[in-house]
Amino acid sequence: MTAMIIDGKAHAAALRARVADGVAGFVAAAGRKPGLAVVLVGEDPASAVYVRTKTRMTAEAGMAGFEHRLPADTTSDDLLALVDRLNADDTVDGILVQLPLPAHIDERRVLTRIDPDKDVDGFHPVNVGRLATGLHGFVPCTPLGCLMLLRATLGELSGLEAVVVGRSNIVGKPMAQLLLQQSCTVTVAHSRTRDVAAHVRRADIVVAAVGIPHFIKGDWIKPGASVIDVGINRIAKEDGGAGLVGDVDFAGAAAVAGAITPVPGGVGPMTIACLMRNTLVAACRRVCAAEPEL
Ligand SMILES: Nc1nc(=O)c2c([nH]1)NC[C@@H]1CN(c3ccc(C(=O)N[C@@H](CCC(=O)O)C(=O)O)cc3)C=[N+]21
Ligand SMILES: [Mg+2]
Repeated sequence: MTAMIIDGKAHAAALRARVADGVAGFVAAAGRKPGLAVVLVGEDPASAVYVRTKTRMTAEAGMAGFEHRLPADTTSDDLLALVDRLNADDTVDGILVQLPLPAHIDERRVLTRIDPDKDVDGFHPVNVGRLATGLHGFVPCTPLGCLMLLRATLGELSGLEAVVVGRSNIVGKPMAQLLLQQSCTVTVAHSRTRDVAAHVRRADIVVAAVGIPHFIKGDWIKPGASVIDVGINRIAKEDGGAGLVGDVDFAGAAAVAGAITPVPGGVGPMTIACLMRNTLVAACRRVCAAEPEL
């Protein structure tokens, strides 16, 4: 058996096109563009690349992008003051503070300062609580993108066994909430789980978000299962260059899975497309306009 490769790049392009249509409608109704502010502190080269991609795609979707680059020695108070200004700025519908922040900045304090209704990352505790209780809020972009890929691949998820490997606030926990909302039977495995392989072997859906290259082995995968690989691990290749690999042994898993996301070209592009989606939704909610189906 050879798995169907889930084309995250194509799904993301289709979502961005739907968002661009919704943006055009918003502009016609509201007389302004939805606005996304992205804040980058310091010069981590990988973060700088993501921020540039986000800004480019914001413009391509017809939205206004506001990039704020602050030096690595920015104080917590300066960053909080910027967040306050963005919260108060009516042209800003979505705010994203790029993580990780430098060690001297209190990340929790910054994330909880963002107006929950502009929190397009869905990291604010208010949005975490909304997701857990089934209220309308903002869902973190990476798990939302994973769910969209699963729905496009499998349709109805009700009753399926899902194993999420990883329990981070950014991916594992919200992913488990989303799958539960879809009536999956959800297991969250993590670094203290005694036999991760045994849990993965039962799963119809595997979401791998551990941050360890090729942690999930091909012979753990149940034949026909759907495998979503959230890992983005930069590793040195034999030729001296840098390669990007996921948390799943792709070749091994693709031989038994029903469907699998590649790295790159799987979850990553969906993350950014979902950020565009959340920004449009935030703008629509802020002007009390009808919310588009995305
Ligand atoms: N507040 C905040 N929100 C985030 O959503 C956030 C963040 N901080 N910090 C960093 C991580 C990482 N992240 C990615 C987004 C897209 C790709 C992506 O498009 N990846 C491409 C490959 C890119 C490459 O080649 O490096 C792919 O998987 O095909 C990857 C990673 C968002 N993050
Ligand atoms: Mg990601």
